[in-house]
Amino acid sequence: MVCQKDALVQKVCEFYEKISSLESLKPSKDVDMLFTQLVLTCIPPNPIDVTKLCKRVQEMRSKLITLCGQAEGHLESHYSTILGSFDNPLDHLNTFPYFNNYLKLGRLEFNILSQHLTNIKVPSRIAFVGSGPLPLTSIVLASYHLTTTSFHNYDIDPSANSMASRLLASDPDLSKRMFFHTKDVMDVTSSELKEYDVVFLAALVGMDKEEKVRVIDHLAKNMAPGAILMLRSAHGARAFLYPIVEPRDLQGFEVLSVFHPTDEVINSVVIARKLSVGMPVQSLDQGLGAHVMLPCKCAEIPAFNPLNKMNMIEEFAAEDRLL
Ligand SMILES: C[S@+](CC[C@H](N)C(=O)[O-])C[C@H]1O[C@@H](n2cnc3c(N)ncnc32)[C@H](O)[C@@H]1O
Repeated sequence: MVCQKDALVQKVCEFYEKISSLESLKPSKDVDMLFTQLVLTCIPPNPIDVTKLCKRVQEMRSKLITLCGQAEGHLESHYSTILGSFDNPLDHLNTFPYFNNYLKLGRLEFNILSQHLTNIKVPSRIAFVGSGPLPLTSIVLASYHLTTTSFHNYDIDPSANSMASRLLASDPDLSKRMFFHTKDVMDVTSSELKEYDVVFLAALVGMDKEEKVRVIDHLAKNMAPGAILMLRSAHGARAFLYPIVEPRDLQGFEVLSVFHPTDEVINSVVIARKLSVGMPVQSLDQGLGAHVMLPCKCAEIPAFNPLNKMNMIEEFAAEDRLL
């Protein structure tokens, strides 16, 4: 069993000790430095399977994910406040230090989604659950990729929604296509969820396995048959930062593909389709292999990661290892 003796696990445990003793997780020199170093430690491809770690390290991992989520929330609020002070906040999005990652993640998610939209060419209504004070995924998708789609953003936190909507108020297009709903995802009704062609679930909605599975089950019971669910997961050492979603967690959905980036985009992307009654249910024994996106499918998308061929090869290589 990989545990405290492993050099990477040891390093992550040391970061956890330092981060958990911080007085506040709000952006500051110390907080920024510790999280930057933690992220850089977890980014390189590593064969570690965090689900096989000993109990003590598993507990540390789940507390670390919670701390990372809280710090991310503070970081988003901080930058949303700064951006909200500009006349045209959307012209200054690159003030946010990770904006480039969102551009890459948005393009990746759009390309994966486009491959699997069978009945419709362009979704007319998308829900983003857990949009936060800085709803960058919805902004990137609405501005560059899905320029006629309406985005319904859900967040449990009213202050996140008021900060987020302030960012869009001065934009004549996005202010008419972005909507904000203050709700726990578990309270979003069937009649509401059935209206969406695609539902995105943020990585930090459902920070532990039980909560994530409860949210997925709620979506499985209430989304329209055939609708698409886009989720974010984590692979290798990146799973010290974000929760893992496994195909077996997606009861009621057919898992279409799982993509593990190897560049600075941290999250893996999982795409699944809500099963219709009578459709064969995916066998859990099939595992990941049958659902991992094949290199040839990626190559069919001409615009796929055009600026970074090296990274694309690495991504394919990462998938090859899984197959
Ligand atoms: C900080 S992240 C935001 C993601 C990011 N802005 C993006 O564009 O990908 C997670 C957000 O999920 C919200 N959240 C957590 N649990 C939720 C739930 N059960 N229902 C709705 N929103 C939730 C939190 O309030 C938080 O603002």
